[in-house]
Amino acid sequence: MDVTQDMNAQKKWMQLPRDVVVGHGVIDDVKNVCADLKLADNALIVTGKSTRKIAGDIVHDSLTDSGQRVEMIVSEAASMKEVDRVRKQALESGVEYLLGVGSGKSIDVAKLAATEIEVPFISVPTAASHDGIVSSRASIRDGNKTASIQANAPMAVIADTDIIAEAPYRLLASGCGDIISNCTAVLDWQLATRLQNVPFSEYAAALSSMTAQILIDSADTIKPELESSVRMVVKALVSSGVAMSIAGSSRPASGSEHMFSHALDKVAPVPALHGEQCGVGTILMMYLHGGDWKSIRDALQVINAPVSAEELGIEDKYILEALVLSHTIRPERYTILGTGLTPDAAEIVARKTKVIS
Ligand SMILES: NC(=O)C1=CN([C@@H]2O[C@H](COP(=O)(O)OP(=O)(O)OC[C@H]3O[C@@H](n4cnc5c(N)ncnc54)[C@H](O)[C@@H]3O)[C@@H](O)[C@H]2O)C=CC1
Ligand SMILES: O=C(CO)COP(=O)(O)O
Ligand SMILES: [Zn+2]
Repeated sequence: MDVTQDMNAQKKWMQLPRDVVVGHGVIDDVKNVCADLKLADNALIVTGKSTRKIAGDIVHDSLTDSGQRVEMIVSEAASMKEVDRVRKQALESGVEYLLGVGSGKSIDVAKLAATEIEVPFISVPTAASHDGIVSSRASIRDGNKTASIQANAPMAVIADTDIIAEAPYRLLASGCGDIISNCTAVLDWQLATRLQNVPFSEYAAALSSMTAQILIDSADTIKPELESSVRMVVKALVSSGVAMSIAGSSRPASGSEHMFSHALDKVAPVPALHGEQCGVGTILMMYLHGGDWKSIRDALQVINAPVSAEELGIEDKYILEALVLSHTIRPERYTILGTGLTPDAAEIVARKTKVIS
């Protein structure tokens, strides 16, 4: 390797949000954040049908009152078709920036559309259901496949704890499952580094593990309708997002437990929430790692997040099918699943961890 190649190998480009505003009533700060980012006019808000009433209209009116031209588009599905629709409207109107106001789907659609037309994107989550509210990844369905696509990180994240505390508690508990899943994601990453010398970031891994551990240690403080709980979870989601930005991939926050969740999304007739499935996946994968799966299960139970097939609302047979399928989801990402579980091994791990009974 010559010197130039060696220097290029060392190059690191991390994209992080510039403004992260978390707290009671901070939805009213959207206009201030825009002023800080010098986004003065011509916004497009992507929101959901119900989240429009919860937050979309507030953001629209507040930006309009501050003298901006603002358009709004209601989008219910995180699909390529929706990304195209948003991109088209944004280009026709010559918008300066996009805002995703709502849950995971609205944020992903706005994030990817903004990336494609190279304009800034602001994330205004109404729920803390997973770390996609902060990260540079967008999960988008194309036909019958869902792809996790690299996008630009939000320029700003504005998380109003008052609004998020009013969201169904299930969404917050799901966010906790997504954070706790960092435990096995990092173990998988370390394993892949030892076996395959994949690029590894000590800083990203340490931040990701520490974030999960803080939440596990504070599990008994996570309660419905408490803004302090929301604040704790949002801060953890921000940390997870930062860990992914440092790594330049979702490795610190997505390992075998996420592959299990992605597999469930494929096989279950009605999948549960992303973070709920990842939480149960973490119990299963921690067992395979020979780690302390019981403390993962305990923490999820204290939070009141699902720990079994029954609590996920998914039949046992789909859990077993997903377990056997998991290693095929992202073959380039080596994990504890190795070349896969046999059906009888899948049944043993699911029974031993009480995921099925
Ligand atoms: N970009 C990424 O890295 C990631 C993206 N995803 C994607 O995100 C999507 C799932 O996101 P979720 O937020 O879990 O679900 P979701 O976007 O389907 O929203 C769940 C429900 O919560 C409702 N909701 C949201 N805020 C509310 C509030 N304040 N009050 C009342 N109801 C409220 C929504 O209207 C919706 O019906 C999927 O498309 C998934 O693939 C999942 C994980 C990571
Ligand atoms: O959900 C994520 C991290 O929590 C993103 O991971 P994926 O790369 O598996 O979509
Ligand atoms: Zn996740």
